[in-house]
Amino acid sequence: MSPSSNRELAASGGPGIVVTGLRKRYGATLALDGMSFSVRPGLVTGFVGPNGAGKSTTMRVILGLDAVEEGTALIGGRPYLGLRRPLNHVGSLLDAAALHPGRSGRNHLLWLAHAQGLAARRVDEVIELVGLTSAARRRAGGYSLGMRQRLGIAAALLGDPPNIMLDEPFNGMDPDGIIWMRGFLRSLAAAGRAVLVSSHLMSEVQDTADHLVVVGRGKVIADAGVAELIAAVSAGRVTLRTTAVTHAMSVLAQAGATVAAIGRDTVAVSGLPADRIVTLLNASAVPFSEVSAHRATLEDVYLELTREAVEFRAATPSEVSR
Ligand SMILES: Nc1ncnc2c1ncn2[C@@H]1O[C@H](COP(=O)(O)OP(=O)(O)OP(=O)(O)O)[C@@H](O)[C@H]1O
Repeated sequence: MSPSSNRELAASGGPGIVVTGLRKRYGATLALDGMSFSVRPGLVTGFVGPNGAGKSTTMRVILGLDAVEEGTALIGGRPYLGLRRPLNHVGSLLDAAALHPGRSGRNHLLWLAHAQGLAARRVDEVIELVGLTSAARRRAGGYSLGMRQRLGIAAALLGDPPNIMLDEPFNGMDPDGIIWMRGFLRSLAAAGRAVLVSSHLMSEVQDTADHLVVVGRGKVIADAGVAELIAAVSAGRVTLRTTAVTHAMSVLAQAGATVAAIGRDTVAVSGLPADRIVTLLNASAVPFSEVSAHRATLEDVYLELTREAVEFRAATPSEVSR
């Protein structure tokens, strides 16, 4: 979203979460350096970036748990601390381990519901929603991390809020849990909620997020639809399959292409159109079985975008450029 549409959404006071120009220091560390983005209703927004990029700090600021030197974070047009019944506006899961180990999952939720003046009936509804019914009366201290994540999501849904914020919800989930989580997040967005999900792994938000806010060093690097980002990174790239990887790479690099081996018999090529690649390979008698437009994965998008933002990035030995 462009800064102007971000401002429009903030000014409208409407649904969603709008973060504008957050700046925050921890001692010498600039944790947030002008962080600005919006989380819109009806979409799952992936909030992705390397460790230390400022994701958790941003979420804490949105929830009024951390103060900032500059900037605003609004939920439905208001700061969190100005909300009269916050659980009815935003549900969050920041730390799935934050529960009383001796209490049952159900009692944990009853305690939260009571503190917020919510009906006990809602507790059994959210337990069922997250698939914890059979474990609800067991001690939460004995729950697996995946079950704790489900309990945390149940807590986030207690007030039936239009905005949901989850910090690393895939952590500790087994493959079945991850599939469940993806479907569940999608269903929350399909019901019109604004859903913000942080992760340091792009693969986790694949098939889940509609929109991505990619962050590095306390600010937004990219803020766009998933389809748009994949198309931008795919543009101009060609995938080549050949049994003569080294020979092909050398021929194409000499002709000005940027080439990278991405598998035993696969090379990613950019900087030359497909027909020119075919001509060059034929002229040098390099055997190949396929030359096709490359479709980037979300992982490619992420690497491309965060290339500058990660402090220490290992060199890729197979990368050869002109
Ligand atoms: N309480 C704190 N005291 C000092 N520094 C902090 C504190 N919390 C965060 N930081 C620093 O602020 C920066 C942003 O951290 P933050 O936890 O928000 O990043 P993150 O993107 O959530 O990372 P991760 O994926 O590792 O959780 C980091 O450099 C971190 O070390």
